[in-house]
Amino acid sequence: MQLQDKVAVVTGAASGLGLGSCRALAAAGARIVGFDRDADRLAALRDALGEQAMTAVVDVADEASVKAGIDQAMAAFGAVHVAVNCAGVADSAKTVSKGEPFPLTTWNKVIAVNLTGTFNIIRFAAVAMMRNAPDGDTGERGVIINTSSGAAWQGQVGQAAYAASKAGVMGLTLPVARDLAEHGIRVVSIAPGLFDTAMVAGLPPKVSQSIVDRMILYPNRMGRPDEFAALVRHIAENTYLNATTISVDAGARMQAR
Ligand SMILES: NC(=O)C1=CN([C@@H]2O[C@H](COP(=O)(O)OP(=O)(O)OC[C@H]3O[C@@H](n4cnc5c(N)ncnc54)[C@H](O)[C@@H]3O)[C@@H](O)[C@H]2O)C=CC1
Ligand SMILES: C[C@]12CCC(=O)C=C1CC[C@@H]1[C@@H]2C(=O)C[C@@]2(C)[C@H]1CC[C@]2(O)C(=O)C=O
Repeated sequence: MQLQDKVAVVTGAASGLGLGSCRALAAAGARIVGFDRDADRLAALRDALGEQAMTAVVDVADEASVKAGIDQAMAAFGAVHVAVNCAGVADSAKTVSKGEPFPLTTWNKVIAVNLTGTFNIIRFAAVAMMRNAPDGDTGERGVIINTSSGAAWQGQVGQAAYAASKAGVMGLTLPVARDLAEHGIRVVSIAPGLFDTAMVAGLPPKVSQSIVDRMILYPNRMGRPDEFAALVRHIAENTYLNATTISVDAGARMQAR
C-alpha cells in the first residue's frame, strides 16, 4: 500500500514502539490517529505531528472506548487504511509466589489489554477498512499490524500471562487474515526482541544488560523504536506480506532458566 495520504491508527502511540511507528508512518506521508491511555503524552505527539495527526484517549481493552475512537478517526479523516496494535502491558508474577497463586487480577489485566485489546482494534478497524474502495492495482483495502513478542515462544520466569497474551496475538494472526482476505485486508504480526522503551526501562539495569550480553546474538544491544517502526512501514507497503509473524530480535535466544 502506498502510504501517502492514507490514514493509520496506532495504539500505544504515546510511547516506545507505538510512538516510533507514528513517526515512521507520518514520514511516509500517512495521516496518523494515535490512541493511548496517556493523555499528556498524546498531546505531545499531536504537537509534534501537527495537522497530519489526531489523537484520542482510548483504552483498547474497552469496547465502547475503541468504537468511539474509530468513530472519531472516521469523522476526522474519513477512512482507516492501516491499524497498528502496540498498546501493551507486562505485569508479571510467578505462578506460585510465597505460597500464593498468581493473582487473577494480574492475569485478567494482561490478557484484556494485550490480547482482547488487540482484537478489539482489529474488529472495529476492519469494519472501517471494508468501506474503502479497493486499490485499483492490488484490490487492497487495508492492513492490520499487531505486536506479539519473542515471549510467545520463549517467555521468561514470571511471564505466564504476558507470554500467553503474546502467543494469543500470534495465534489469531492466521485465522483473522483468512477471515479478512476476501475483503482485501492483510494481517501481519511482529515479534520484537528486547527494545529500548519505557517497558524495558522498568527492568533492573542488571537484568536488561545481562540479556543483551548473554542472549542477543548480533548486534549486541537493545533494538531502537525506529528499527521496529521501519518494519511496520515495510509491512504496510509490501502487499505480498500476509498472515505471518515476523521476528525482529537480533537473534535473541533465551537460556532455560
Ligand atoms: N520493549 C520491548 O522490548 C518489547 C515490547 N513488546 C511489545 O511492544 C508493545 C509496545 O511496547 P513498548 O513500546 O515497549 O512499551 P511502552 O510502555 O513504551 O508503551 C506502551 C504504551 O501502551 C499504552 N497502553 C497500555 N495499556 C493501554 C490500554 N489499555 N489502552 C491504550 N493504551 C495502553 C501505554 O500508555 C504506553 O504508552 C507492547 O505490546 C509490548 O508488549 C514486545 C516485545 C519486546
Ligand atoms: C519486554 C519483556 C516483556 C516485558 C517485561 O516485563 C520484560 C521484558 C524484558 C525481557 C523481554 C520481554 C519480552 O517481551 C520478550 C523478550 C524480548 C524478553 C527478552 C528476550 C525475549 O524473551 C525474547 O525476545 C525472546 O525471544
